[in-house]
Amino acid sequence: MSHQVSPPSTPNHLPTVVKKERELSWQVASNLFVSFKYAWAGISYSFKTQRNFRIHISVGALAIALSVFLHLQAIEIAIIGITSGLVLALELLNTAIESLVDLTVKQTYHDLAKIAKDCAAGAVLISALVAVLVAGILLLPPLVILITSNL
Ligand SMILES: Nc1ncnc2c1ncn2[C@@H]1O[C@H](COP(=O)(O)OP(=O)(O)OP(=O)(O)O)[C@@H](O)[C@H]1O
Repeated sequence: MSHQVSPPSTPNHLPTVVKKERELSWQVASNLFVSFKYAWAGISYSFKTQRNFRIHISVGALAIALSVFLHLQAIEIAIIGITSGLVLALELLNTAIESLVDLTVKQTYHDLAKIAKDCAAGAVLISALVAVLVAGILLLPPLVILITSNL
């Protein structure tokens, strides 16, 4: 007796699936300029509502300004910029996950909601600790030299 086997999915099926998934979106950005506008709206929302985001922007800007003031090498300034940017990007993702969790479970307690929010917050914390470590390693030695040479 022979069994009929359904054909494996081919790359031809992919565009249909992708198209259907995008159809679930309430609105799709029509062009690159509009995409930037929505991205800026997300950054602006986080800045207005998330105290931690404002703190991270301030600390990151301070670290970059200090590294320029202390005449660090370009590669060192770039490393401080990358680590600071990573913290901000993860803070935005944390805000996105918080919103999705709140949208899904509203004001009810759920263990999975707690895991999602706690892990997202943990990711921000790890990136912030790494940024502080990197900034400390690169900024402290020239800062100490500057301070001691002026005593
Ligand atoms: N629906 C929920 N179910 C279970 N636990 C929740 C839920 N909502 C929040 N929590 C718990 O409360 C904590 C704080 O929630 P909140 O929404 O303020 O997230 P947060 O990451 O601390 O926010 P922020 O990054 O702004 O400080 C979460 O980390 C989680 O442990």
